[in-house]
Order: sequence, then C-alpha cells, then structure tokens
Amino acid sequence: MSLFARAVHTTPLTAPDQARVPTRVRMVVGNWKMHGSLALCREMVPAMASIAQPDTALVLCPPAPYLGEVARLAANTDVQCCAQNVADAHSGALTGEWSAGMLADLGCRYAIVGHSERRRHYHETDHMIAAKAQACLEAGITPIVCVGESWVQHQTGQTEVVLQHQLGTLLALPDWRRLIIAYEPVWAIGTGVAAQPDTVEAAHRYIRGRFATRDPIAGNSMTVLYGGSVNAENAMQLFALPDVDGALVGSASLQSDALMQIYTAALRHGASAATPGAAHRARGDQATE
Ligand SMILES: O=C[C@H](O)COP(=O)(O)O
Repeated sequence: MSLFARAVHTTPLTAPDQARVPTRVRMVVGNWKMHGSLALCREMVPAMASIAQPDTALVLCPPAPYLGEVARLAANTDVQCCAQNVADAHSGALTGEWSAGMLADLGCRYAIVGHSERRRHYHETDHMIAAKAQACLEAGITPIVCVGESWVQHQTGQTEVVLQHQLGTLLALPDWRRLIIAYEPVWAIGTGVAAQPDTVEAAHRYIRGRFATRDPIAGNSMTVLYGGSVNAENAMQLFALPDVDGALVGSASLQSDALMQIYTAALRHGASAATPGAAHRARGDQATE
C-alpha cells in the first residue's frame, strides 16, 4: 500500500484541527531571481493586473530592492507580491537581512524559502529553512518552501528519501499546514526542459502523502506547486495534473507575454483544484484558518 493510501486511514481530525487546514489555491508565482529592473516592475505589474483574477493567485517575486515598488503598483489589484528570501529573525544586528514583518509592512503576502539556489550558494540547511518558514508564519507571511532532489539523487532513485527528509523538518513546525510547498527538481531548473508529467505527479503525490501521515485532510488540501522550466508550452499539461496546484516560474516570468500565457493556462484549469475564493484567503486569512 502506498504512503498516500495508508495516510487516509489515520484518526480523523477534531473540529479545531480541521479549522486550521487551508484550502488548495491555484497559483502562478513568477520568481525573477536576480534579474529585472524598475522598468520591468512598471511594465509587468499593470500587465498582470489586467488579467489577474481573485480566485487564481498571480504572484510576482522581484529582487528585494524592487519589492516596495511592486507592492505599491500591485496595491488594490489581484497581483500579489512575494520576496525571494527572508531572515529567520524578526529584528537584530543582521546587516543585509530583512524580516518577514518588514515584508508584511510592505503589503507582501508570501516569501520563497529554501530555494535550491539558496541551499547551494548560501549553504542554507533544512534547519535554517524551517526557521525562516516559522518566522514568516509568525509574521503573517505565507512561506513558499522549495523542496526537490538533485540529478544524481533523481537518477539513483532517492527522490522520495530526499523529500521525506526535507519535509520532515517542516513537519516539526506547529503551523506546518499553512505552508505552501514548491516541488522543484534541481535538475529541471533553468534547463528549458521540465520534468515529465508522471515524474511531477508522483512527487506531488508523495509530498501530499507525507503530510497526510500527520493529517489526512491537510495532505489533500495544502497547495503544492511545481517549478522547473515551466513555460507557455508546457503549462497546460502540468496544470492538468491532479496534484499540481500551480507553478513557480523562473525565466519565463521575466516576459510578460509568457507569464500571461502561463497564468491563462492556470485559469483554464482553475476549477479542477482550487476552491472559488481561495486566493483571497491565501492572501490574507490563512493565518486564521
Ligand atoms: O524559482 C523558479 C525556479 O527555480 C524555476 O526556474 P526556471 O523556470 O527558470 O527553470
């Protein structure tokens, strides 16, 4: 019996536990990484605002110096603002860092935590990533936590072991149900070739199953995104997968036409996973769910 199948037979939640479980949200998150400019902010936000719908989240993650401008331009639209990183502390003598509370102050609702590029280049560990996610949750920011295996791990059949370990650290957080997970196989990032749909679906199903061992309702209701060479051509196929709620998009998010096409694909598949109104809840009310 699979992990996921076993999970649905565990003890039912009490009513207070059920009230804390968020709802799956259809999302497209554009991570600009260290690219872009003030001009791109001023081009991209109005373009995205012209098509963004309240039931499907459209989230932009500019480099930190542009967060204020994107938050300002996105105010009173259905475009949301997200940081690419955040500190694990709320304040302190930490030159060069910024806190989740500061992001909330700007009007940001999300922060990416534990992207593989930060794990690799800045030596972020699962423990550090969990601490950052916790700091976000305490400040009312929804962390989008990246997990995923390397090419060698993929080739040697270790994907589930890697995910089990990465998710295990997150499960120690008291409010783990409020996390958004982005499955990003490292080997598919920036290559132009996304993971095959069966590979993506298997990983997402495993991720839901891992959470379902602790709470079967949460396993089915948490938002799980895919990232790794998502583009206008493959988005429809990825969004059609039953356990994929959306995408964390890198290079294609720097082109407004491509991002609009990806978002349009998400809108077309919106009814299959996301609940109407869920994006509104994700933007502001997950802390109380
Ligand atoms: O955060 C985004 C991911 O790393 C995917 O990047 P990519 O779409 O350029 O492969």
